Amino acid sequence: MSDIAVKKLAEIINAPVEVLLKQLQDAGIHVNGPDAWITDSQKLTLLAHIRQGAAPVSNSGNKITIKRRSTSEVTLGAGGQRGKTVSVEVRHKKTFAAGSKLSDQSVDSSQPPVAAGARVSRTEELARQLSAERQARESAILKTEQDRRQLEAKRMEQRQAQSVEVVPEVAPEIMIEIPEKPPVVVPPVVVVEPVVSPIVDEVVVKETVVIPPPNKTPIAAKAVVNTPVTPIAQATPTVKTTPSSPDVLTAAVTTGGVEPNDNLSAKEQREVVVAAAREEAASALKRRPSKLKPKPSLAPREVADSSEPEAEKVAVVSTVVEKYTDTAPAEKTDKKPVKSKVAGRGGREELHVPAGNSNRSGKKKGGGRRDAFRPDPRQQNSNANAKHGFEKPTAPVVKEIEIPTTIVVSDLAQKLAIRATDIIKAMMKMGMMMTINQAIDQDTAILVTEELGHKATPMQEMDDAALLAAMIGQNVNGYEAKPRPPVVTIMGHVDHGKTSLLDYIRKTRVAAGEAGGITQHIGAYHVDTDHGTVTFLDTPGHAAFTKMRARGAQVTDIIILIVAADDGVMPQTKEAIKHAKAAGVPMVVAINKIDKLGADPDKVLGELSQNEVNTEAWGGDVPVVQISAKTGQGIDALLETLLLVAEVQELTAPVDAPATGNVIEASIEKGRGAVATVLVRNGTLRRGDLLLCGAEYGRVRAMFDEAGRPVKEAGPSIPVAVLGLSAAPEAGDEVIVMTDERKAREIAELRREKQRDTRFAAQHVSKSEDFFTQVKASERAQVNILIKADVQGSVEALRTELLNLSTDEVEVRVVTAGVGGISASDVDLASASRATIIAFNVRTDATARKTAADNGVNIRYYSIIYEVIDDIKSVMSGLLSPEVREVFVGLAEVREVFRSSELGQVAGCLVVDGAMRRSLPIRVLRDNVVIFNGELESLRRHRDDVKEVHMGTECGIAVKDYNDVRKGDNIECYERVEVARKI
Ligand SMILES: Nc1nc2c(ncn2[C@@H]2O[C@H](COP(=O)(O)OP(=O)(O)OP(=O)(O)O)[C@@H](O)[C@H]2O)c(=O)[nH]1
Repeated sequence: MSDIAVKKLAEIINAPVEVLLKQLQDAGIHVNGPDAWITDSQKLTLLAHIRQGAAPVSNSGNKITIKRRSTSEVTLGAGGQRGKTVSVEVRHKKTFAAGSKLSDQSVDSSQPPVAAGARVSRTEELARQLSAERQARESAILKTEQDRRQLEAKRMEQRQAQSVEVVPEVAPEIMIEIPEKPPVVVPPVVVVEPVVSPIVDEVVVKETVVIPPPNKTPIAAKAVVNTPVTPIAQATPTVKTTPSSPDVLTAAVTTGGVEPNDNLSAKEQREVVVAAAREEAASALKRRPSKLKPKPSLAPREVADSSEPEAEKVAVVSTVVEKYTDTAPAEKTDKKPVKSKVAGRGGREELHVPAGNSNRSGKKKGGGRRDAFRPDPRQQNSNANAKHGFEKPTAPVVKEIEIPTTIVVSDLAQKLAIRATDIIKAMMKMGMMMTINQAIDQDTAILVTEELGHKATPMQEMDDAALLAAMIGQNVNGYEAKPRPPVVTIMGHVDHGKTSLLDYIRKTRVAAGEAGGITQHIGAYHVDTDHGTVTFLDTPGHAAFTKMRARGAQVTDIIILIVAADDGVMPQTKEAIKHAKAAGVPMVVAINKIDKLGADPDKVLGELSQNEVNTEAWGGDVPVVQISAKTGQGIDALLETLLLVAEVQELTAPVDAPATGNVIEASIEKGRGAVATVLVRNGTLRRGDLLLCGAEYGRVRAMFDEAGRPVKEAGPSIPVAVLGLSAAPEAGDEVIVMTDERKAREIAELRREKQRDTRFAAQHVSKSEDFFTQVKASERAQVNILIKADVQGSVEALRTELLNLSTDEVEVRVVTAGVGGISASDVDLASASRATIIAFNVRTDATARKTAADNGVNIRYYSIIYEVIDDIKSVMSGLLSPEVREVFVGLAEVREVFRSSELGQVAGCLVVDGAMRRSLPIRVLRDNVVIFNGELESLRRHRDDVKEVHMGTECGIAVKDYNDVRKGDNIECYERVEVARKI
């Protein structure tokens, strides 16, 4: 029993406060008012006063009802940790009958009745009952606390027992599910309402737990609760489960009533319980074998499906459930399939990871311990079906690769699936120093590959020629071949009249417009004559154009070998003969300039015969026509002969087929891009066709004939200028119309790659040349040149000619060469490589001019190749060291030899030639053999030192450091002169 306020006591005994205050005053108890507190002894005094005949306190007159309520807190500790605080409220209600009988509503009816008339006995009875109440309350509290402790201990045992067995079945699924599910709430409010005990009217044990939101849809918790609270009397708890708000799971277990603790506000109570829950969670976390492993006791519970990832959630739920639930192992088994299904949804099964691997990674899912001790049949099955498992090779993997002509080290490493450094190391062992980006040749690559334990075979590279033949065959096959015009190439020595002949035939005057009067690049002309259509290729006669002539021979049907009647067979004539024979092309000899006075056609025929050209005139099969390109004499006969030869050849080609042909010339023109002169060999080339030209490709954007007129199509043997290619192809490249752009691109790229590889390989070879050769080369002076020309043919010619100028002392280096005008980047390159730019029939744009002026780059403009060569020769000459020559000055004959004390030996001489000069070197000759090289010590005439003594004059000569001059010797005086050299 405890102190109580007056007004509270009045409320309990159901009497007005004023009456009670008066009775207290009557009983001698002084209180200050309704709020004053009275002690137990004062209550007893009051009772004694009443017993002595005071009026009853009840206003009803015949009974008194006393209600008491007390609240206390019980802290439930666990393992030395701070325990939870549980509020316990005890309520009392007593009714005393005013008459002969005392009525106690809540007291057991079996208690003996008290005589109504005996005040003393009633008072004593009241006192006794109050005392019993106190004891009962204390024992109830004690009992509650003992029960809690017992329950806690029991729960600990259960947890320890379950932690070993339950973990593997449940934990993995929980760990998988957690991060992927949206937060959902499992919000049961569990209320346990025991029946009120007769003596302890109401015992309220309230526990409020705030749980973070779980991540699953709400699941009705079917917690089977065996009440842990056993009050004095038997209590039968019931459980209510109520979903709460989405973010809070509140589990309140109320025993004996639902009223909150009056002493604490709702917020305070919640805070207390949350704190307790957190403590519990922390302690639970520490008890678990791994922080990442969820509590095994979650397994059998449906609440566990919420799969809280955090220890706090797990601990709280387990606290709630374990405290009041005897976890049934059977339930764990029942839940397993459900969880497994959920896990599958969770995504782990969607990963392409073998079950075995998944099993291994199950460590973080809490399954590690189970894995360690016993196999999981499910996982065993999964392992059997595993498809993606990696198995470490147990033996060295021997690869079989194909090696192309050249291969870069990094590419080889990739093919062998090893590190490039391993290849470099292997090559170092073989005595080769390589870097990752260097290209190595096929043989070396095969050696290295075999050294590394792999197998290598030379790659059967796609034969470009075979591929082309196949493609051309594809284009042509199935189309009817029709007669086509002959392609005629005119070849001959310089100035023998090639262009003049063509000029006459075309009735134009092309030759007059050519720079320097010579043809510098190939021209293709399609000419309709009275005798039929003929396509002429006009090739330059200069030696520099050998390559172009070679190409001309390959694309032509007939060669006209033009020989000037007044000049005869010359070097380029012989070269043309070789090309014609090599290409197997029939020749027609045109002996030109027969109008000239010195013309001697018979001499020409003889010379041709000497060069294995068997002319018809000399009994052979090569037709010969005597012409004059100037007067037109014999031209018709020549054309007739040409067509006759063509007829014999039966030249035919399919007309309707997709076109194939050759690039005769290519250039880059401002505003037009790449322009290629294409001679169609088969089929018809049309605008819009997809062309593959060597390493370039593109659609025909526009076509022009030789007169610059746009044309829509070009048939066999017709030359056209084509626009639309990606870049200027190489002169002589095969041209083929394709339908598959992707394939065209692929082939073009492959060819470019090949060109690049060849270039790299060439560079590597040049780098790997003998060290001494390199040193020697570096000692040579260099003339660096950057060539830009209007057409590819001129570029080639210039490059070849200039490179051929190199000598042992001066080397000509072509930094780069290309077609098109001179750009700023050309100037930059020339500046960086200290090169002189040779601009051949091209000009410089304003920016490039300014850049050149700023950087001091020398740009020289030419339109005649001879001038280029002469200029470069003079530049090279300037770099040559001057030649030192000896120039004879005079000769003196020794007539007598004297001895002088001052000078030693002195030779008395007569100057027989030139003059003797004191400052110049001399040689002493005996029988015309040089016996001494030196200089004069003195040159005297009549005892006087003189600088010079001329022929016919006597003089005395003392030779420095030489005393063996004899009578009859000759002394020669000479001078060293430096003479500039020329290339
Ligand atoms: N008298 C005479 N002169 C000729 C004849 N043919 C050419 N010429 C002259 O010879 C010179 C060279 O003629 P081209 O036609 O330019 O000789 P080319 O062989 O084409 O010379 P390149 O283009 O340098 O290879 C010119 O001045 C012509 O006028 C001819 O039949 N008679």
